[in-house]
Amino acid sequence: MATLWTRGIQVCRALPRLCTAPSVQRRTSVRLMSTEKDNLLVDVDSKTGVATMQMNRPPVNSLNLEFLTSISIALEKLENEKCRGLILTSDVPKIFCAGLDILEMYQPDVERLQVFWRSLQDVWLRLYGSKMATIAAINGHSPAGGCLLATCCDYRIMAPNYTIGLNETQLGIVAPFWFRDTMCGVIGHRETEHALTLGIMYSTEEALNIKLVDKVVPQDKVIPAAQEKMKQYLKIPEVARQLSKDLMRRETVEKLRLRREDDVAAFKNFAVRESVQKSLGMYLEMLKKKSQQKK
Ligand SMILES: CC/C=C\C/C=C\CCCC/C=C/C(=O)SCCNC(=O)CCNC(=O)[C@H](O)C(C)(C)COP(=O)(O)OP(=O)(O)OC[C@H]1O[C@@H](n2cnc3c(N)ncnc32)[C@H](O)[C@@H]1OP(=O)(O)O
Repeated sequence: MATLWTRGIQVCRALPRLCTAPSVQRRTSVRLMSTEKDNLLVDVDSKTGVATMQMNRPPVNSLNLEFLTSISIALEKLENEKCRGLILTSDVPKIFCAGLDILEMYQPDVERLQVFWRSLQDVWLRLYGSKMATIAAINGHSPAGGCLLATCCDYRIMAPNYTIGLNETQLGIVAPFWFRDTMCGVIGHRETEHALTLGIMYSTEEALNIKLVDKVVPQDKVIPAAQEKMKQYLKIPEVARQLSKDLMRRETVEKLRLRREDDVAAFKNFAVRESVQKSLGMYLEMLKKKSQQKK
């Protein structure tokens, strides 16, 4: 097992220039580092060309601007390095990813809010449009943006007793069209409409029933099962596999590519609404209360 070491990712607060290009040192092992501690751990198996990306931003792997930027840069590097497969998983116990960091959207700096949204678009374009075979090893809860990351992948394996879904409406916000399209591609129009309007969080077992996830295995088998499934993808002639994936996804990818700035504007205008801010504030308060009750 070789590890990719990517050093020197500097995420600047200064906008709009977010980061300098990370310098990659090819060694026996290379690790992707981010400024916010080691919040993204990427190992590449040099024999198979399969990368394992572990999200590690405690407590819940929420996606803030810096974290999204790290993920985006890592995906770009893996693609450039011609990695063949990617297993996306979490290093935080019981949480795959809690979705977008709500603090980015609550009482936001409007300039940063837009850069934040572009960075999420970047991650989506890179992950959904990846040439790599991608498998989500969902070893924890996966609401909203976490579900988006999982549904961007080609295949999903999940551990029991967690939840997954696009719960945006429960926060008083709306999943944009490319979240919808991604989910539609996995579970179809009717189930997506049902899921989005009600903001349903599915249990692992329910997710399997509606085929939101492909396979359920015990917690300690999630990554081994992903590695096993990856072998099947890698047996397929590379170009045929990549072109088939492209055939299925290109229109959806192009739709966002063509509308990126309109989408940023729609997000910004929506997020700054008083009613939306009120809903986000109440939701944050509810999360805080729940968290304090546990302590
Ligand atoms: C017209 C339309 C045009 C454009 C679009 C418009 C709108 C925008 C759409 C945006 C799409 C949004 C996508 C999203 O991803 S929104 C985020 C949704 N996420 C959630 O609802 C998850 C909330 N969290 C949870 O349910 C639980 O935390 C979770 C993940 C099940 C874990 O539970 P547990 O282990 O018990 O941990 P705690 O709840 O105690 O949480 C610990 C700690 O983390 C804080 N926290 C949790 N989630 C988030 C988050 N997403 N962002 C920020 N902070 C989070 C929580 O408050 C606790 O903090 P504390 O300081 O109190 O310890």
